[in-house]
Amino acid sequence: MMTVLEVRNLQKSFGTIHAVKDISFSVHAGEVFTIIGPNGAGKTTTLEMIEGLVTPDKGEIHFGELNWNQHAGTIKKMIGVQPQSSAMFDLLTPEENLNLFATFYNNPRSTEEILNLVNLTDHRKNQVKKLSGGQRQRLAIGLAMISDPEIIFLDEPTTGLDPQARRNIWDIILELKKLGKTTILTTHYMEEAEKLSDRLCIVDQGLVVTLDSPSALIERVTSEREVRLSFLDGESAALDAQNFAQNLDSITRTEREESALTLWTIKPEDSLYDLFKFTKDKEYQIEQVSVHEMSLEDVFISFTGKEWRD
Ligand SMILES: Nc1ncnc2c1ncn2[C@@H]1O[C@H](COP(=O)(O)OP(=O)(O)OP(=O)(O)O)[C@@H](O)[C@H]1O
Repeated sequence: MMTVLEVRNLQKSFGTIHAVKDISFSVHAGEVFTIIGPNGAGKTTTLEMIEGLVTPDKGEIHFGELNWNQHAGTIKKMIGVQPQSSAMFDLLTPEENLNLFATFYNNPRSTEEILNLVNLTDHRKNQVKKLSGGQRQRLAIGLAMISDPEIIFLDEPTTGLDPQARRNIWDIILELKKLGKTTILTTHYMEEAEKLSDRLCIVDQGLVVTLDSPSALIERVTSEREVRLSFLDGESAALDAQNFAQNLDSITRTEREESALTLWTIKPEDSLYDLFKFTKDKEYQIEQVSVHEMSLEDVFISFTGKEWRD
């Protein structure tokens, strides 16, 4: 696996605020790497140091063999940064904005191709000020892509968007991955991080809490799954099934409330197979069954002892 970016012991204070206390990680070529954390965790400051916009107090940033002190020009050509929406020209159209940004670079991608990538072909001739929040955000990603960079930085590209607009942005990020680009993303939406990231780095109060793939993080916190069953035959059937389940090796614990039974299992497939066989033999009717996957929110709570809030 090729490392395209390595960040070591980054620190940044603003007066008495330690925005970034000690952050280290490396990013692999072609991955979606997500920095996630609550408000004020230091995500934007970290990103801005990597992008060369903010000078770190301490620490190192390496793009392969390159660093900001000696190779700023080369690094600028390698990276694409999604501008804040204020950096776009409101009275121009998406097409005109892209054409303009394209003139800043030697080998830009074509405006046509970018409009298509960010799904704005139909709105190419509308003034930016008339676009929706989601469309503007897609244009911002397009502007980051126009120079055809290897590494793309997206700082909270979906904040404030409605669910459909957020999903449209997710599609673009997955498209970038197909193009072989490396994407470094910040978000405070756990669901988004879980869906998009190859690896994610949870930060809190300027420190890395943990870093791994979403599934490995979830796995690390718990190997259990929660299975819920409810019975049409009422409480006695649920009690009977509970007694049966308690004796299965795969089940770690059970809880019952009237005709609803909750089981925690380390092997959901085995447990469900055994349970369905049991209920079929007994001719019990199951009303509902669901398997609850542990989420990244459970991971955050487990590592920090704090509740997760978007
Ligand atoms: N230029 C600045 N001057 C003073 N304080 C700053 C500056 N930039 C950031 N901070 C402070 O540093 C801390 C970290 O901010 P940062 O924007 O990096 O967090 P974040 O994780 O991106 O949060 P959010 O999700 O709210 O954007 C916050 O307490 C913030 O108020």
